[in-house]
Amino acid sequence: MKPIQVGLMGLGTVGAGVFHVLSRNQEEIQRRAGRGIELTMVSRRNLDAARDIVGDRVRIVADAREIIANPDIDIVVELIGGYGIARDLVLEAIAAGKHVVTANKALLAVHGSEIFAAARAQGVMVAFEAAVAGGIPIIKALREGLTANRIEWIAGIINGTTNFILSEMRDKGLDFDVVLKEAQRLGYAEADPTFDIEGVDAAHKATLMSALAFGIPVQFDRAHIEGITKLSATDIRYAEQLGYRIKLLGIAKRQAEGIELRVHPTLVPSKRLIANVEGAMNAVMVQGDAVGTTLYYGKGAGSEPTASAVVADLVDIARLATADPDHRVPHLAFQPDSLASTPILPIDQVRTAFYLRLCVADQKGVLANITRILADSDISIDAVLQRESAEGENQTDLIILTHETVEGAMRHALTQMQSLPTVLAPIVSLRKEELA
Ligand SMILES: NC(=O)C1=CN([C@@H]2O[C@H](COP(=O)(O)OP(=O)(O)OC[C@H]3O[C@@H](n4cnc5c(N)ncnc54)[C@H](O)[C@@H]3O)[C@@H](O)[C@H]2O)C=CC1
Ligand SMILES: N[C@@H](CC=O)C(=O)O
Ligand code: NA
Repeated sequence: MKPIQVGLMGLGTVGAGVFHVLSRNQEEIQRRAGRGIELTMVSRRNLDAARDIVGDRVRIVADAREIIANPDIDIVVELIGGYGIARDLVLEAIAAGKHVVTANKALLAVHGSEIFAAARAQGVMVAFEAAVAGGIPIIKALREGLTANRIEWIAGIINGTTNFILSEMRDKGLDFDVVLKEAQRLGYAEADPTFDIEGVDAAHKATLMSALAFGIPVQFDRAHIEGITKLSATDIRYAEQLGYRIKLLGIAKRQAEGIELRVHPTLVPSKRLIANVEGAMNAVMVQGDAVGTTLYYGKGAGSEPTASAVVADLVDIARLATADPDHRVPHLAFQPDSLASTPILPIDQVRTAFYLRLCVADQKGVLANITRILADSDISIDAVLQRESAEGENQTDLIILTHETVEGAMRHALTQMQSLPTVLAPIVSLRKEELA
């Protein structure tokens, strides 16, 4: 069979990785795919910089649209990023009858419904393994390996930059800004790193996983998102003393009334494997009714780990491109006419346990008032820790772990506790998951 021809748009960190992996493993890849996979065109605005990476054997163009217009190109790989030009180019490539491979989770989480519908209408594939947890084959696991299961929940460390920041801050005592710069230097961070630290990138990925797991459309606008910028070293330390690590988790969970879709710093028991995932590594736990709990671990960011997923998608397309579109694996795991209208729940209806830190006056009756408010809101306490406050004399830090409750009840209780004159500073509240 004639080699499949690939055009690559965006020759940055991941694009260069794709070129290197495809070149290095060409022979092995061909034996797997059953035909050659040839990168014949790349687009980059700086032609000389592109030449330094790909040499003379690949045609370099400044305008990505030349790739789309070339009738010899079978697959277009989009590695530019963002929702702007990338959306236009992907839709144009689909309209031109090209299969598309992308690592762009932002694009698919926001415009996925439009893009998948366009691809179905044209009978082309849109593959995006690299978009969630980089090199970890989590899309493949959800879309193919776990199809027998009713999936109950997914919880993952799905942003390498923030996990790297949390690890380095805890282990080396480095400042947030210093570690973020290092993550950018290593090629982990998004072009706009606020997407990483504010939890947006993790929410893009959690949105995609929620669609694959529960057979619902991508609904990024319904995700609840909190990043790590407000997290303090004090809470990381107290969590450790209570036997927990704080991780930025992306969570998608089935409840009777709907789906929870949320990203936030989360206390996880230190003994769980996922609590010990450090640096830029990613890990995703998936709980299925038949298989039980499974864990997928590996590099979620970086040039070649991400390229590994892009090239695997190229192989999938090389193997399946000639199959009748109705018999290919569906883009979002479920058949498009079988998507459910199960709602994404508002955050008030989400159920989690909580970690609370209250800076209180060191006097009698304070704890009693707080526990009464929690009891009145039907929130039961799991553990209480009292520590001398670093903030000043005659005040103390009260750390409370609660059992699971509805978020709305906790918000009501927090308002009441905050209004007590003996509560001296804004209360810190973090969610806690046992992940058992
Ligand atoms: N870096 C990583 O570890 C991972 C990145 N991704 C995703 O992969 C995509 C690419 O990311 P990176 O390689 O890190 O970004 P990058 O910023 O290193 O590379 C993007 C490249 O696209 C080029 N570009 C911009 N506009 C263009 C246009 N109109 N035509 C052609 N080229 C254009 C830029 O000059 C740059 O060289 C993004 O969607 C990102 O979210 C996904 C997983 C991991
Ligand atoms: N910025 C992302 C890159 C991979 O998706 C991350 O840090 O995980
Ligand atoms: Na992946």
